[in-house]
Amino acid sequence: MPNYFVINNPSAGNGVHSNIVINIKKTPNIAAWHDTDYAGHAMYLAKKLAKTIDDPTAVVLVIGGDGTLNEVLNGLLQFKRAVKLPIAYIPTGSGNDFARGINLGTAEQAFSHLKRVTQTQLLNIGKINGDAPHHITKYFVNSIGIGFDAAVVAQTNQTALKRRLNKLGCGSLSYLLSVLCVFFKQHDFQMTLMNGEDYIQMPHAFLVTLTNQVYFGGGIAILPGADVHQNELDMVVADKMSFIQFLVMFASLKKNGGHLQFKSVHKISLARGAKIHVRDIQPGQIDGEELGNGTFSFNIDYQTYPFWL
Ligand SMILES: Nc1ncnc2c1ncn2[C@@H]1O[C@H](COP(=O)(O)OP(=O)(O)OP(=O)(O)O)[C@@H](O)[C@H]1O
Repeated sequence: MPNYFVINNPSAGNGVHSNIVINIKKTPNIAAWHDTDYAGHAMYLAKKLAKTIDDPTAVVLVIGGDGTLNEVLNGLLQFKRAVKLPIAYIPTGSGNDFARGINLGTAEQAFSHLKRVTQTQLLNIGKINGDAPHHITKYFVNSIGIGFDAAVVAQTNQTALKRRLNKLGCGSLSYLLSVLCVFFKQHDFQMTLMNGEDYIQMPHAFLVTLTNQVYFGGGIAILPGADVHQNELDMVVADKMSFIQFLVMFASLKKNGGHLQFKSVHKISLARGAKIHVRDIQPGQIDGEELGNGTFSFNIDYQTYPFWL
């Protein structure tokens, strides 16, 4: 039986999952419980756990959305350990793309499932390392986006509408409204990619997403067939298109991944160490959280991490 070291974001999903959190608290094998108090706190707590835990049965149980999961993963990987601390997860966010991608279900379903888990499994995570927008190494479970999807994340986070729609259980609708609003504001930009031996230049990129799994943006299937159990990473690039083309593409995107057949949408399998460069100032997102605005220049890699799922 594992000992759970919990990191819970009480503000995830605007707190609509507080009942399940009360139930989880009753789990007997909880060794420590930490509620996050501010953005970035989960990363700090996770790093501290990675530094201090020597319990061989320890599992870090994350309760929150994709942003909290991302922070915990990055915090844990900031401290080098001989044996990595496995991550368990209960999705209480608004988008919950990671949970959707691995069919974890609702917070209640994930909690029942957790009681039946007996061993860790290695899942793929993405990694970027570079000079811009900051000199950083960052890991992600779902995606990193530059351009349109990142602008949608920024727009969604800034609007009070997200909070209201989340309260009504319509978190995905807030993403959708932002998508339409941002379409008219977002310009195309040049992206270059060194992918193994291939030098790829996209002069009119509009959306650039490195994706580790099927979903982004709260349930939009950007790359059907992608799977965190596979040790690989893909990039989806969409060129700027007319609004009508965009609506048609978006409709098929929502339906079954037919968007990948469009001439203006490109899927690229990424080689380890691929290098991306975006010279224009663009917004970025990582697992649905804002990465800031800037130019982008980084290497892309992937590796596995143990999950208690
Ligand atoms: N106590 C807190 N108060 C306010 N924000 C917090 C707090 N704790 C963590 N955060 C921040 O809340 C943000 C959102 O969290 P998270 O992504 O887990 O939930 P979500 O946005 O509702 O879900 P999803 O990303 O799945 O849509 C994160 O950037 C995190 O750093």
